Amino acid sequence: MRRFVIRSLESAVRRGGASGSSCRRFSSNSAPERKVAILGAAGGIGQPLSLLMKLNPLVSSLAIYDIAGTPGVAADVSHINTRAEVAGYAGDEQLGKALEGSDVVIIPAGVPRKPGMTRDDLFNINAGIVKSLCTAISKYCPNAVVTMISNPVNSTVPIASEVFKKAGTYDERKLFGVTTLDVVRAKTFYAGKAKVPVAGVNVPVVGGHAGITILPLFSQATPASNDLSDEDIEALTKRTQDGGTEVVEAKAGKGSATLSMAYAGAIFADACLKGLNGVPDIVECSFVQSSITELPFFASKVRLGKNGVEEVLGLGPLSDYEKEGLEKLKPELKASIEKGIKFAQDN
Ligand SMILES: NC(=O)c1ccc[n+]([C@@H]2O[C@H](COP(=O)([O-])OP(=O)(O)OC[C@H]3O[C@@H](n4cnc5c(N)ncnc54)[C@H](O)[C@@H]3O)[C@@H](O)[C@H]2O)c1
Ligand SMILES: O=C(O)C[C@H](O)C(=O)O
Repeated sequence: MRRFVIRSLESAVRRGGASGSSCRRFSSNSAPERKVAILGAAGGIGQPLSLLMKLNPLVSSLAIYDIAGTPGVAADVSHINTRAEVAGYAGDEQLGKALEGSDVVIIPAGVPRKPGMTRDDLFNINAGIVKSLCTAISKYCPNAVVTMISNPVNSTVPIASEVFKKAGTYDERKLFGVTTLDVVRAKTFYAGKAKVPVAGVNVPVVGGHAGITILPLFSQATPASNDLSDEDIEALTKRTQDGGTEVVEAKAGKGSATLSMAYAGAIFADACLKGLNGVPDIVECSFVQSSITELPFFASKVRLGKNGVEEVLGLGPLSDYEKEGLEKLKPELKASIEKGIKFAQDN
């Protein structure tokens, strides 16, 4: 299911695109037409994400938008012989064209962390960016599925919801905070510790996307491992919660996770596209409007469908350690949600 990139490359080779036997553009794709717009596409995440979305055979049109730098990215990516037609857009005046007709909008626009910062330290700059982009979305593609990467996700998603509410376009089924990178990390770290092949591993991650609000449910990890001690689970939990900081520190001032985030963002966008296309049983973790706890937004497994969220799935049975983590995360997550809502209501 997660092998769309490889499948796409293989199918390009089969159709002669890479072997040189045919120079025709591919037109015979049975998947419906789907437009994806990436806002912040010239950045550290945006560029590799543009590449991965260009490789996705479910995408027929790819709009690459940033405040600057997009003509180069678009020209570069457009030479790849896959289905999606690529167009680059730069600056406010081209945002409407970039968004018009979009089925999925992916937002990695905004500043990343430097060592010593929390994600919440990005709020002052990124809140305004997200607000203005979401205002444009409600005008130019109010029915699009919106996947929010910009941090702090725990606040930017509530901001987006308020902007859409004000514009009268809010559909809670179509707004997602992307927490897939937490799942990607939890799977990788668990596989390493449990010594199982990573390809078959699944680990739900719930809560939010910052520090202790990231709650991996290793008690539900598959395949189950009996070899992990309580200390191992605690260490795995902490490493997943601090995964972003691990990358920020390793990059030493040159930003945060970009490549693994582009991968995670592409996985999540692919799941949304499959849902829109009616593929059954597409389940991913995401930070969405939710009533499974007392908090109005919460990350958990969600079933994706033709209208976005089809079902927000419950938490399932939790270990005592996870129950404790759940209670501990609630005050911080609540405050971040309220901060986002207040910002959008006041501005
Ligand atoms: N959700 C997650 O798991 C996750 C993971 C990694 C990073 N992030 C977040 O993603 C964001 C982007 O990270 P990055 O490393 O790509 O940063 P970056 O600085 O490399 O790129 C950000 C891009 O956004 C663009 N931008 C700024 N304002 C814009 C606007 N109004 N419209 C369109 N584009 C605009 C910039 O020009 C830049 O190209 C950060 O907030 C970061 O914290 C989230
Ligand atoms: O840690 C960050 O600031 C970026 C992102 O949220 C991550 O989890 O890598």
